Order: sequence, then structure tokens, then C-alpha cells
Amino acid sequence: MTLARLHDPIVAIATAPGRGAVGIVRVSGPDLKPLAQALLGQVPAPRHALYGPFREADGALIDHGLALYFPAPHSYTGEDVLELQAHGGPVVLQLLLARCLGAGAALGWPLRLAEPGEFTQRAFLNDKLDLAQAEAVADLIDASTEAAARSATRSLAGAFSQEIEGLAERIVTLRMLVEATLDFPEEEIDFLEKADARGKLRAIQAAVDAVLGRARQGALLREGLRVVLAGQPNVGKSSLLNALAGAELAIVTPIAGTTRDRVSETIQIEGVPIHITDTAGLRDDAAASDEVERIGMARSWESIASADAVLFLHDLTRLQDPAYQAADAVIAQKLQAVDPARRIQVFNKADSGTEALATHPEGEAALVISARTGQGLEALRRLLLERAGWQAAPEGVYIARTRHVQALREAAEHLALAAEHADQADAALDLLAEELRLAHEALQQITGRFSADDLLGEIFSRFCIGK
Ligand SMILES: Nc1nc2c(c(=O)[nH]1)N(C=O)[C@@H](CNc1ccc(C(=O)N[C@@H](CCC(=O)O)C(=O)O)cc1)CN2
Ligand SMILES: Nc1nc2c(ncn2[C@@H]2O[C@H](COP(=O)(O)OP(=O)(O)OP(=O)(O)O)[C@@H](O)[C@H]2O)c(=O)[nH]1
Ligand SMILES: [Mg+2]
Repeated sequence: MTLARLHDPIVAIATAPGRGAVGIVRVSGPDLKPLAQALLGQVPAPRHALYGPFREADGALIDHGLALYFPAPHSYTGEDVLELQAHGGPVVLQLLLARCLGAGAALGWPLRLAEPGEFTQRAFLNDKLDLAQAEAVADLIDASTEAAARSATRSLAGAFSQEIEGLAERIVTLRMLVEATLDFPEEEIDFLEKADARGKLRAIQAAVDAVLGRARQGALLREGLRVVLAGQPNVGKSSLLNALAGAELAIVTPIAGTTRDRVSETIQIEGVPIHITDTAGLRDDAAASDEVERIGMARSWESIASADAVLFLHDLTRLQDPAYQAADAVIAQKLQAVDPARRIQVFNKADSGTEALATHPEGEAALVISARTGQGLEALRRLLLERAGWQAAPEGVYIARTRHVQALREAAEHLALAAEHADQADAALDLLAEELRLAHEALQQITGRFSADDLLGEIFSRFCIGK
């Protein structure tokens, strides 16, 4: 974005599209007093709701509503912010939006529609939020479980950022110590001992690992686990989806080939979002009834390839049928391509009295369940959480993203290299200092103090409009 555009006044409907009790049109810009004057005939007292008419340029009434004026820098964006809170109909809000744009144009301003995330981007650029907090705004809005929402709020309030800043500070302090010693080479040998540089480094490494562990949990709360139900027709995949979701989402019939297209639903286990995809049953192409089923099966395989966990379902009532066995063997063969750590064998229809037939393949997780009675589903839920790497929710998890986890890993790697240098008999202090610098830089990517512009663009473009 060009520099001029960065300071253009911007406007957007801030509330969700569609009808609502109340809807908000929000403007941000360097000085919005003239706009308020033009729209309202007066400038509202800072941070006090003003009730009055919203009118067209020719005086025609659009709505009565509340106006709020937040003078810079005490606003969400750090710029002047003007809010028009009207009745929440899409047409009313569009009229107000157009009215704002018209008033801006009449003032000769470059007032334009905000891009997705642009209000929050300005909050970031004006130091109201750091990058991890700005991301938490989007994560709070997108949270699919209560636990995810609570941890996003914690990140937004700065809990995660403070941890990162704390780590960064300790690394800088140690690096200054190392660099100071570099200037007095005769004291190098003593340095590591006297200042207990090794001990300090170890303590920082442990602290980074602890934050990494929590960030991983936070990333899990945000991203969830993608689980795919796979297997032959009629083994009970759709029944299992319905049982886990506690709702009749997918059609269940005794007819093989009932599910033709993927059906997805997000459920939660202990607040961890689990995205479950039910797929079309897999069988020999020749046995497929038509083109639709063949395309459905191709989609099943696509889902399998990108899943975090694949539940390979078997039908206990048919285990001894040779044709069934042969078809299962074909699927098993193809599933060899899936990392065994991602596969779970699930034997369904335990209620039919054939439970004893379940075979436990060497080194692979296997469970006996009944989608009909719910038997074994609790064990399945536990196993999914375990596969996800979820450690029973420690209070105080903050939301995090894969990007943050990667940055923390990068920092941990540089600290490990620093420790290697420190452990050598004639420690290379310059190399040690350099690794500390790199570790610090990795952490700063999280808060955005050291981030490429294209990363920022990528992050904010994923926000919803008006945020
Ligand atoms: N109507 C409305 N509700 C909203 C928002 C909004 O923009 N408008 N928000 C938008 O996401 C959130 C609130 N976020 C806000 C963050 C900072 C300030 C603000 O005025 N900050 C000043 C003063 C702080 C203070 O008095 O303590 C500042 O930072 O200097 C306002 C809203 C949620 N609810
Ligand atoms: N006894 C018993 N029957 C089950 C169980 N789960 C599913 N069924 C029955 O098995 C049949 C097939 O179930 P679905 O859930 O439609 O099977 P599917 O794997 O989705 O089948 P496709 O969509 O054709 O691939 C239905 O008649 C279900 O009622 C179970 O746990 N026990
Ligand atoms: Mg089905």
C-alpha cells in the first residue's frame, strides 16, 4: 500500500452483513471534525453518544441514530474515529455508507472504502496493538469454541505478547553482556563463568520451550484438528459423524453409496475444534453406480490426503465376508500412503455382538465402537485429543497461530546453536552473540517489530471487512 493510501480516511460498515437490531458505519482518518460537521451539523463531544438525525446532503432523513466521536489518538485505530450507529438494516447502512463517501468527496477528501483489516492495521501502525494482538482480534471474531474465544481475548489483552517481550528482553540482556565482553578479549575466558552466561542461556531456553508448549496449545485451539472418516460403503461413516456431532447431519441408509459428496461439521472436544469430514464410501470404480459416485470417491481421497487424522472404518458384521475383506485390503493398501501416526482403525457396529472379531494391526491405534449405541465414542474422543497433542487445558492458554509456533521454534534453534558455541572450550563469543541476535529477531516476528511488509499485508487481508 502506498504511503498516501495509508493515511486516506476510510469508511466501512463495521457490523455483520445482513439484518441486525443495530448497525454501525465507522470512519477513521486524520481529522474527522469537518466530516462530522457535514454529516451531523455538529461535532459530537468526544466519547459521548449523540442522538440525532442522519440526513442526506439535500436534507432527506435516512435514519435517527447515535453518533460517537473518538478524537485521535484515543480511539481504536489511533486516528480520529467517527461512528454512526443506526438501525441495522442492510439498505439503511448502505445509504449511510454512501452518504459518508459523498460527504468526503464534497470536502475534497480521498475518503474511500476500507480494505479488509484496515482499521486494525492502522491500530497496529499507530502502536495501539502489536501484531500478535491484531491477529487475536481476527481470531476472536473467528473463534469456533468458547475456549478459543477466551484464549483469543487473553492474547488480545496482551498476555502472549508480554511473554514474547519478556523472552526477547532476556535474550537482549544476555547478548549485550556477550558483546560487551567481545570488546575486552582478555576477559573472554572468565566471562562465561563469572556472569553465568551458560546458566542464563539454559534458563532462557527452558522459558522459550515453555512458551512454545503453550503456543502450540493455542494454535490447536485456533486451527483445530481435521479428521476424515473413510472406509467402504455402509460401514457407518455417516452414522459416526452424526453420533459425534449429536445431530442428524448426514443421511444414513442401509443402501451402499448413500453419501455422494463430502459432509463437514465442526464439533468440539474440551474446546478443541474438531473438523470432521464424512466422505463417500470407497469401493472399486467398477462397482460404483455412476459418475457422481466416482467423483465422490475422488473427493474422499483428496480429503484423506490433507487430513490430520484418518479414521479407517470397518464393519464388524461383515469382517468374515471374503468380498468385504478384499475391498478393505484395497483401501488399506492405498492408505499406506498416509503416515501411520495419522491413521486410526475403527471397528464399528460393536452392538451386533461381533466385537471379538476386531483385529488390532501391529503398531496402529484401533478402537471398537458402535455409532448406534455410543459405545467406544468417549475413547475415540480421548484418542483424537491425544493425536492433536492437546494437554488437558491449562488455564491461561492464549490463542496462537502456526506462524507464531514456527517463530518460537526458530528462536529455540538459534538458542540451541548459541548453547553449542557457549559449551565449546574456547567459546566463540562472536558466533554466540550472532545466534542470540537471530533468536531475538525470530521472536520479534511474532509481535511485528521485525516483520516483512508482505507478511503484514497477508495477515490483514484475511480479516473481515470493516474490522
Ligand atoms: N461501537 C464500537 N464497539 C466496539 C469497537 C468499536 O470500534 N466500536 N471495538 C473495535 O474493535 C472494540 C472495542 N475496542 C476499542 C479499543 C480502543 C478504544 C479506545 O477508544 N481507546 C483509547 C482510549 C482507551 C481508554 O480510555 O482506556 C486509546 O487507546 O487511547 C475504543 C474501542 C469492541 N467494541
Ligand atoms: N448395528 C449397527 N448398525 C449401524 C451402526 N452404524 C451404522 N449402522 C447402519 O449401517 C448402515 C450404513 O450406515 P451409514 O452411516 O449410512 O454408512 P456409510 O459408511 O456412511 O455408508 P456410505 O455413505 O454408503 O458410504 C445403516 O443402516 C446404519 O443404520 C452401528 O453402530 N451398529
Ligand atoms: Mg455415508
